[in-house]
Amino acid sequence: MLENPMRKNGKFYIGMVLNVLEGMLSGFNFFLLYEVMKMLWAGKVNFSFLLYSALSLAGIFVLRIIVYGIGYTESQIGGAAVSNRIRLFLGNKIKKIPLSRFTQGQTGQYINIITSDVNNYEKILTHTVGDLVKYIAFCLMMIVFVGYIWLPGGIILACVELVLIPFLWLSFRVVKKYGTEKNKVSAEAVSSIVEYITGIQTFRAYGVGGTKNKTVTSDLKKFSDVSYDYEKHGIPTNAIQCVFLWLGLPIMVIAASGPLLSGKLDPVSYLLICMLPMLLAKLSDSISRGLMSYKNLKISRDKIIDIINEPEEQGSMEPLQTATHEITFDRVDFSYVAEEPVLQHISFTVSDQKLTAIVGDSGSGKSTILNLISKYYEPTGGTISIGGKAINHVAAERVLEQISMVDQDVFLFDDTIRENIRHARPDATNAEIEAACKEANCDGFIRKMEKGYDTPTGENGNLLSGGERQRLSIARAILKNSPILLLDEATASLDIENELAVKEAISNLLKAKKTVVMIAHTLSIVKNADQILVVSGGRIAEAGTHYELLSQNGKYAAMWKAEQKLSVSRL
Ligand SMILES: Nc1ncnc2c1ncn2[C@@H]1O[C@H](COP(=O)(O)OP(=O)(O)OP(=O)(O)O)[C@@H](O)[C@H]1O
Repeated sequence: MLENPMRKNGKFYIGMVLNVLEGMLSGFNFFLLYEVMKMLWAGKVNFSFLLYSALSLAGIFVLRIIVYGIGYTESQIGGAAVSNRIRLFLGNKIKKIPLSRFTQGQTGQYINIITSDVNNYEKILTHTVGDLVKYIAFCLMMIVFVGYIWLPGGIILACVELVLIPFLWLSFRVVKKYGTEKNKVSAEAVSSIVEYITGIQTFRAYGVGGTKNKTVTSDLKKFSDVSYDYEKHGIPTNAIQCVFLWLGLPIMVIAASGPLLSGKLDPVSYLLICMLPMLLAKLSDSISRGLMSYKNLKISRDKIIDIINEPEEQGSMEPLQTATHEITFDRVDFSYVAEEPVLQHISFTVSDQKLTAIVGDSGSGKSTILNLISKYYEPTGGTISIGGKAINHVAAERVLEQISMVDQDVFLFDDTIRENIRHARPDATNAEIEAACKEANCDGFIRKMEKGYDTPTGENGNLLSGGERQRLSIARAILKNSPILLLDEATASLDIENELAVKEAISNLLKAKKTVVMIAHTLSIVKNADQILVVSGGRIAEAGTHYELLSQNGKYAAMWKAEQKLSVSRL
């Protein structure tokens, strides 16, 4: 069983014990001061007594500093170690969460939890809990001290402290309602900011930056509104609680006056026990705020626990070893959103080491087929097999080991070109990387760059053109050399030079004997495919070779004629 990442460590508990000790030492000062004041009042003070008292106070002070220093350091180190373990755990966990969970809204949640909520939880461990136990210990010492001087006084102070309970209960309700809402709205705001920043180029290009900016502004406004509501509903409870805590002072003045007048209490004791409720009220206020922020930060803790408990991708981690790599869809159904089927009862076979092309209207479900083969999503019905083995019980990681994917969205890390390609096969040598790049038609443009293969690609490859990025992704596929190749051909949006370079790279890629599934956006490229699947409305409308489909005179033939007409009219 995996270790619980939220588990606190020894350093954290040592830090807590030392915090309690520091609180008690602070309270101990009063016992000493009390003795000094009594001696002063009795006129028995002499130099050696004052020196002894001053040294004792200084000793307690030094001890407090030492305890504070060690306690602070231990709880900081202990708390930071726990949050570090949580961060590593979450980083690992994210890898195992099914990809279908990464919708845009969910992505904001994950970012919020991994960054802000983990920081908040770290704050609980390193500051909030430590301060709380220290204040509580100090507070208890003061009550004990007053009780030591005059027992009924101690009981009065303890009763005043009990007043905190109903107010804390009310405050916790506010925190639960508005704190949870605040956390949710914050995640939504993060989602829209992420979308705004990642899409900034597109927004600017289409002049919709202002509109999108309005969405972000509105989400941020929602956040500030809920923060305002949170404060607004918390203030009355806090204010009334404060009044009750301060009532300890007049109650004590009146209650202790009887014993003072009857001589049961001396004036020094009377003065001290009348002054301490003021300090206790301030301290109780800090405890109440500390408890509220603890409760608030616990929302972050619960969010982290939610991710820890998220179901992980299921499936065997046994390597997927099959003699052949034909891919079979047997009555496969799929929908991204319940009740909105995208693929319906699809059945087909992609033969081993043959090229199958998928064509069809936009939105007909072509990319979805590739997503299911890669196990980015699980079918809602039917079976997908590779080499005769059903993959529904095989871990996505194991299936993806057999697949290279070249699609329209090439993701590049903010690293050098060489390292970006090496991700396809981490143990590849530099010579192998360069050979793959030659095949993928990118060696030429890479060598022309100032630092060649060591040139940084910029964040998400934004220093490269679309065609260059596509060729790098083809180089990755060549380097990975896996038995299955999934290809989303998209050369239409490229300039003529890049289009030719990418097409040549693709034909080099197809030279090796592999099971290839290629989405084709132009039909001329699939004329020689071993099989063409025509997808329409989430079903396979037609299947066959180019000539078989032309002779059927159906959808494919119509698409072919339309494309031919278009290319003639362009001439
Ligand atoms: N992540 C998603 N969530 C919800 N619906 C989706 C998602 N991805 C795709 N769809 C929907 O599923 C349907 C099929 O999409 P798919 O991307 O498979 O089509 P396609 O044939 O590849 O289109 P294109 O040729 O334009 O890329 C479309 O209606 C699309 O809106």
